Amino acid sequence: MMNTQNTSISIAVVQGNFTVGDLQANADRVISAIEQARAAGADLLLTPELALSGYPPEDLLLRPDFYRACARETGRIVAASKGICVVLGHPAEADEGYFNAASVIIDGRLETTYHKHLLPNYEVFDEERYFEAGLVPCVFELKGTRFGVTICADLWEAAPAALARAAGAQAILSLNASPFHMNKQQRRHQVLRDRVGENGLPILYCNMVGGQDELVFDGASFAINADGGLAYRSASFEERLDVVRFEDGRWVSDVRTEPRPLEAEVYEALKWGVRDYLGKNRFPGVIIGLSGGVDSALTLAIAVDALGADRVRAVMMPSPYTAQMSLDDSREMVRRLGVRYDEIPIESAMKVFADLLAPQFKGLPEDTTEENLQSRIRGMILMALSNKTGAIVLTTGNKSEMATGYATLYGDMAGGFAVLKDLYKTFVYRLSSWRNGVGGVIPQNIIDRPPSAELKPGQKDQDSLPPYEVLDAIIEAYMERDESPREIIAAGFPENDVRRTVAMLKRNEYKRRQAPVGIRVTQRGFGRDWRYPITSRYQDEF
Ligand SMILES: Nc1ncnc2c1ncn2[C@@H]1O[C@H](COP(=O)(O)OP(=O)(O)OC[C@H]2O[C@@H]([n+]3cccc(C(=O)O)c3)[C@H](O)[C@@H]2O)[C@@H](O)[C@H]1O
Ligand SMILES: Nc1ncnc2c1ncn2[C@@H]1O[C@H](COP(=O)(O)OP(=O)(O)OP(=O)(O)O)[C@@H](O)[C@H]1O
Ligand SMILES: NC(=O)CC[C@H](N)C(=O)O
Repeated sequence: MMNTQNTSISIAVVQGNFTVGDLQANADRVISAIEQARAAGADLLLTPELALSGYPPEDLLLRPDFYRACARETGRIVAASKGICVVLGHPAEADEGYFNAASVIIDGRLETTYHKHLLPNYEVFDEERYFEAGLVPCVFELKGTRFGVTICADLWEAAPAALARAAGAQAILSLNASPFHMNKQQRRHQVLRDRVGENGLPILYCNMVGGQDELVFDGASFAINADGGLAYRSASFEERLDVVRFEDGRWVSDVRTEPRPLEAEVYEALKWGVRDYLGKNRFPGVIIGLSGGVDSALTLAIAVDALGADRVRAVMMPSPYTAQMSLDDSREMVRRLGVRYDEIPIESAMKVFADLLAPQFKGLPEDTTEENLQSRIRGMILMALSNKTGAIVLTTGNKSEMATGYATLYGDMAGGFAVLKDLYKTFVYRLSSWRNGVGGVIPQNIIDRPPSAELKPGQKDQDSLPPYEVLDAIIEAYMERDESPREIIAAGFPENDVRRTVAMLKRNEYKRRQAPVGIRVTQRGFGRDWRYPITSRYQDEF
């Protein structure tokens, strides 16, 4: 092993927000980070995984022209790397196929390119669809120290780090695009501590930050020393360039950000999800149907925190079933937040539809059809405002509703982006209270009153659904942990509630397929990591 005594290597970690497909802008971002790193006296710049393309580029990775464009921009970065070493994440074409790659560029010259060994194909990841697996470790020398390179999932198993060590690595540089979900940071630290425990190599972990459709990357880059100690911890949900030194075989850094409470992390994830979805898709603003209920209230609070009040517009559309309390609370909330607010009563539209349909519905009793019409009238109004202004509609449905189909197709499901889609109703309350704790924007009455769709007189959610604490726990067990109804009942949940909840969950797959994309914050959301058949006769184990 090389002697690392008395060496000090300075590494700039760019925790950047890269945009999928914006190759030129991403390359420019890396080049500006190179300039910053040079100005800070750094020897090396470490980027996240696939920084050049953004993550995940999905089926762009099937296009040969995409790889050609990546190669052009990589060339530009190589030329801009005089006097410094850069470890750059990018998609790469080689003789053997397409790879998720990390190139080591030293003083303006491409030294070597590593190909990711372990291609994740679980949860939200589809890398086996796009890439060949690399087989060879990558170790390079800088100022007398030999660094091994790995890419994200490589470190979630033992082999790649062991190979790097066998090839002479004294420390590992890890490029990552590791999306957020609740408690993910603790999980990452544990996984990397396991690796350090196996082979004793200190690891520097650089993660991406920012929103990309349903994913949000939290950054929170970090370093672990050979003794398992955390030597560096960057802020989560911040674009940053931190300098970490490698001295006498150890990572050293002044950056040790304190972890935040779970609610704060989730709130940041939702804010970044909204801000980047709007920003990266270049929408001027958002429109939200404000009902006086907690879901639209929290959605509004997040939108204002993410975008600023001037890009957010709230519309209250009272019907004859809307309680005065709902109007009062909505008015109070928009007064606190300072957003544009309009009231558009829907009674006249309800009457027009009732009259139009009267001959067809003659002799038939009123049912959810009439309730859904109200929801659809509101959806139509919001979409008309969207068409006219270019702002998109944020839908307000939460995970409990997405699971049970408790939402109207082309009604309250009409819209462009679903902010709370992966938050259980119980967590909606928890997060609303937390947000009020750092500044009271949601009138307390909205949090305290029993939830109601207000689509018929005296309606309450709990008349048609199990209590939310029970419902959410059953959904989590069935949907996130793949437990069978038999196991859930054995854990103590009432059989009737389990049967109803599972039946609703399965029956409503068709609705979820038509639902807008929304931000994933749990370990399994109703998005890329939930791919159930709509047409299915599978009988669960009871
Ligand atoms: N497998 C399948 N594949 C394709 N399409 C299928 C289908 N099964 C039904 N459908 C279609 O879907 C229709 C039923 O769906 P939909 O029209 O949405 O109506 P539906 O699910 O019957 O009713 C909406 C439910 O959501 C509740 N809701 C509405 C609005 C807000 C809230 C809230 O508190 O947040 C709750 C409401 O109380 C009611 O229980 C059927 O009429 C049929 O056209
Ligand atoms: N009176 C209304 N004015 C404006 N929008 C409404 C109104 N009623 C419902 N909506 C829209 O439809 C969504 C679903 O509403 P609903 O009240 O039926 O269910 P909810 O899940 O309890 O939501 P919330 O907690 O926001 O009320 C609301 O979040 C809101 O965006
Ligand atoms: N991009 C990746 O390889 C990510 C895989 C890894 N399990 C993570 O979420 O951190």
